[in-house]
Amino acid sequence: MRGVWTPEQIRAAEQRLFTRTPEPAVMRRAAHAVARHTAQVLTECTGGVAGRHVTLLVGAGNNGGDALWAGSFLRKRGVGVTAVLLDADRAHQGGLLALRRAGGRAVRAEGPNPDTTGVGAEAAEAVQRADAVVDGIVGLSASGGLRPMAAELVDRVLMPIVSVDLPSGVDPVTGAVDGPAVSADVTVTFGGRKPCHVLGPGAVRSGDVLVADIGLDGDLPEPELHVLDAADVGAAWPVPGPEDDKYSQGVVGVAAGSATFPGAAVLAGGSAVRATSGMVRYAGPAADEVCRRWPEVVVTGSVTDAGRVQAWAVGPGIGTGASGRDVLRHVFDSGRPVCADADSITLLGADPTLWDARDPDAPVVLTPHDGEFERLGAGPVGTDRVAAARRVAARFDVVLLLKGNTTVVAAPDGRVLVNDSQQAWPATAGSGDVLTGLIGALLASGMDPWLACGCATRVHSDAAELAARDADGVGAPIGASALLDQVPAAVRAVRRAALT
Ligand SMILES: NC(=O)C1=CN([C@@H]2O[C@H](COP(=O)(O)OP(=O)(O)OC[C@H]3O[C@@H](n4cnc5c(N)ncnc54)[C@H](OP(=O)(O)O)[C@@H]3O)[C@@H](O)[C@H]2O)[C@@H](O)CC1
Ligand SMILES: Nc1ncnc2c1ncn2[C@@H]1O[C@H](COP(=O)(O)OP(=O)(O)O)[C@@H](O)[C@H]1O
Ligand SMILES: [K+]
Repeated sequence: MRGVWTPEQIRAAEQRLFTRTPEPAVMRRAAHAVARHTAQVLTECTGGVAGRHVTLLVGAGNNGGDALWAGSFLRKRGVGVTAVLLDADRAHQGGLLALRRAGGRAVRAEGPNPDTTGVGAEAAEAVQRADAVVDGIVGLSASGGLRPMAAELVDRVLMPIVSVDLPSGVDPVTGAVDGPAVSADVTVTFGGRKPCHVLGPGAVRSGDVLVADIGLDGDLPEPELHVLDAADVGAAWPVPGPEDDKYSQGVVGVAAGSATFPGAAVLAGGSAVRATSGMVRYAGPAADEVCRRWPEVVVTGSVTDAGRVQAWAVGPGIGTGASGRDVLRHVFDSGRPVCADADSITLLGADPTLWDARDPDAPVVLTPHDGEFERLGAGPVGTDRVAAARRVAARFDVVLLLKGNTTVVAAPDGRVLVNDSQQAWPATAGSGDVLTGLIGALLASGMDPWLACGCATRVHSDAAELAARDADGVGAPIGASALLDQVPAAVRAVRRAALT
């Protein structure tokens, strides 16, 4: 499991580090990593390092200081380096001196000879002829999008961008983008990932995130967020052992679909089948359709005569009327772990007395998209998706899985898992139904609900990627059935990662 730390946590750890290692030495360590990775980018793009040109975009703080020091190291490898200073009077003095001593030059962003946008001729030329650009505009102290001059320069960049610590213009805490922002090819960050590297647009704009060791390890507290690696998911995914039978691996009950929406039942039931070797029961009005597509599912017309299960997946396509309400009440009343999705969430929002049927000791997972989240009555999601998920998880004592390009899974005790997959192939109708079936199956196996959500989300997005892309990596739109068909391949891939 990889950790993610807030800027506040990183700063506090840095302060502890500075009691042992002087601040300038730490900055040079950080900058050295930036230089190393920039040299690598130059090699990949131009076939070499010496004789190439790098332009540094330098803001007013230590992020700019890192860039300037990195420039001085690149100079020593024969790279032509120009620093474009966005705020010349406040540029990091030590870094500037180091760059000049190494033979680099610095120009003001705004002059001389500015064009109609205010960008000086030297600065414009430096940006346009660079083989790579280092973004040291702003780091942990960022607020809001890029300011106009920075935005204008970034707009002109034609070659790869290496961002120092984070892509400038992105909110470090939420990953939100409110205005112009850098889209980096590579981000070199220090000590550990920050939320913006794994959340929302920030994750996409970070490009490849490389974590440089600056000596913070022992000073970092418990991470604010966690990201599961493929190997974590593979190690946790349930597979049958020699002593197992169809019951011992957990029986999952799927209460989904209706005469109007039989497809939801087929998708949720099918994904449960693909997720585990344990038994899948289906209870609801789409029993015939489910049985036709998935003959291994034990079907019945109603949750009241479904037989014993170890967990329920409930909600997709059950409707928001009286029959849906009865289904949800019955499932809650069973005292089993429940993954409640789609219509169940709408029902809970409209009639909070449904919570009364819940056994307080049985875990509940809610899996809303933004609209369903709002229907729960805890306000809109807003830009801080982690805070929103935590708020609702604590309020209802549930594991809250907030869907989207970045999926956030919050436990009632505040732990948060993030799936930072950046591809959007799962954004297709019915793919949420597949996710519900996966989570239900993992809950039935006895897995911790928070981990079950993280594992299901990872396999879900990997399956979508496998379904969408060919061997050359070229993607094409998929439907939820195609995603579902790739679940076994995705499980195999994470298990392979765990075994190697
Ligand atoms: N401590 C250390 O030794 C180490 C620190 N490290 C490095 O320090 C970085 C943090 O540095 P930092 O705290 O100096 O601030 P930083 O992020 O450079 O911002 C500077 C100023 O920019 C401005 N600004 C704000 N928003 C803006 C926007 N949207 N667009 C444009 N400008 C904007 C705002 O100033 P304002 O103009 O508002 O007065 C702000 O004060 C960190 O990310 C890492 O790279 C590493 O070297 C490891 C060791
Ligand atoms: N832009 C996106 N990028 C990646 N995944 C997405 C994106 N939009 C939606 N998803 C994922 O697709 C699934 C859609 O679920 P949901 O909205 O419940 O759809 P449905 O109700 O049609 O099944 C969720 O797993 C969600 O996280
Ligand atoms: K930056």
